[in-house]
Amino acid sequence: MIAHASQTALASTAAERPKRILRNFIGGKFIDGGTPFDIFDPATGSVHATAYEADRAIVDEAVRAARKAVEGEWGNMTLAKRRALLTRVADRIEERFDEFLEAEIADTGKPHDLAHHLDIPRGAANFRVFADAIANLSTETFEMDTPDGGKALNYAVRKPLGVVGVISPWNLPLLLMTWKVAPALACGNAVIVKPSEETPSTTTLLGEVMAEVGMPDGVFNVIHGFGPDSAGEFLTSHPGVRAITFTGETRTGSAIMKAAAPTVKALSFELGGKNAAIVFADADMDAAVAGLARAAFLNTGQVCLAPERIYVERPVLDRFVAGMKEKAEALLPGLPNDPGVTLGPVISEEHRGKVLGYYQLAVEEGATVITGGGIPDLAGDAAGGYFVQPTIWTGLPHEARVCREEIFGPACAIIPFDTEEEAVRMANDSEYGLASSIWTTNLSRAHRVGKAMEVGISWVNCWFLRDLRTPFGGAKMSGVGREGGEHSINFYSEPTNICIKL
Ligand SMILES: NC(=O)C1=CN([C@@H]2O[C@H](COP(=O)(O)OP(=O)(O)OC[C@H]3O[C@@H](n4cnc5c(N)ncnc54)[C@H](O)[C@@H]3O)[C@@H](O)[C@H]2O)C=CC1
Ligand SMILES: O=C(O)/C=C/C=C(\O)C(=O)O
Repeated sequence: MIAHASQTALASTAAERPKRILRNFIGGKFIDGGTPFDIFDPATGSVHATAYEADRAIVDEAVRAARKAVEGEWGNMTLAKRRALLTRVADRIEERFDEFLEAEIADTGKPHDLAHHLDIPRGAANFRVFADAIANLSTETFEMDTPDGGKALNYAVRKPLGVVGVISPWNLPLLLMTWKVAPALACGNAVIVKPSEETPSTTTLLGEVMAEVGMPDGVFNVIHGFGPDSAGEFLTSHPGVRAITFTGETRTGSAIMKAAAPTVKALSFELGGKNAAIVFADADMDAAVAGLARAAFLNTGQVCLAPERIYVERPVLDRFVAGMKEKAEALLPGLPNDPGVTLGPVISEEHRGKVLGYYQLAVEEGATVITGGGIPDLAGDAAGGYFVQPTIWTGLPHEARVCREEIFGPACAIIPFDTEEEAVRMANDSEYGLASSIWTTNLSRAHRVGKAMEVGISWVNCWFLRDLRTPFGGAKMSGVGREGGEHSINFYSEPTNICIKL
């Protein structure tokens, strides 16, 4: 196979904008091979890149390269040197900030300001946080009495798992991929990343960064492609891969679990949600409106933590609905780099069809459409983009499908309640359990309701406030396990207990 130093080599094409070429990155090099497929810019609907789908032989090669890294220089590297390399990756993401920004925006169409303040900085922060986390860990020690009246000492040593498969989604591509890659590398594993087929650019760019900072060959590998019968499935079923970490849809998690079962891999899943927010009448109403409008519409609602069901205590319902309507209508859809744009497209034509299907269903289920419900009227290049209007419904019964199924778009149903017990019961009445957001000025209630939520993370008077040391993941069908701080380290490593007879 031919190796390339850079993935940013540009194809000569007839289009006015040169296309980015995204090759598979294996053993420290971009390699030829694979079947080309188009990557679309969702803000315009045009093709902006070509990626190469990895076949089974390419995935095998990636696993061999990763294994070699774990058994070689990387596996024997001092912790200090490993940490220095991770820090250097963070530095280099910051030095190449504009390139990461441009690549993320091209793949997702998200507003420049959002990618600038959230996605790219978190990409760098993930490496810094886990370079630190790995330095400050202890393991357990137990002294025991032995049957002969003597003593034995038990202590655990932490070891990497080996080769870890990372399957990442399209909504926060760099952020969510590095959230898994950084702790996996901090623990001394080698990774093979299969980014979403819709957003492969920043992962590929990270391959360049890994080579630039001197990461040993094979520590970080990228394979492109799809899920079933493609790179995703070849990776999740591969006997040489010891663990799979995945963020995405619950049904996909289930398929991955099946594929991983015959080789009994460790699994960490962050899956779908149908998150509830609860607004009590004693809440700071301006803060609740501002906080939940941001929560419902940030990233065009394509955040797994976004509240799609908002329960509001009846006396403040009208005021809350009016406030949310005003915020939704103040959002400006358009091209990512146009001044003042605050709402991007959804990721694909197919996903827009899904979101619009729910807009239609809401009406059939009896919703009053407070605002939105369709496609915004946009001119110029944005007319070809996959935009939808931010949408708010009232009048839907809590049991409606629109209130139970994950939409993953800029839409929420607002439902009144009369008692705390009723609000908690409705919020918990879901097969999902990822996140909740509770708004109240009553401290006792904040603690009580925060704890009563059947979720992985319960925010009070805030949303998506992230301390990267804390446990992060989902309850019920929203996930398996927790990542974050020590929880990530525990997943990406395994202890060997050593028992010494004294
Ligand atoms: N962060 C989240 O919670 C996300 C949730 N979603 C939800 O999922 C829905 C479908 O979106 P998709 O992009 O299709 O999400 P998905 O969950 O199918 O895809 C996420 C990743 O999994 C891979 N994948 C899919 N099937 C696989 C398989 N059988 N084996 C191995 N890898 C596989 C994909 O190639 C991609 O890299 C969305 O409409 C949204 O509701 C989508 C993306 C992110
Ligand atoms: O902050 C994080 O680590 C994750 C945020 C968002 C998601 O996990 C998601 O949208 O999938």
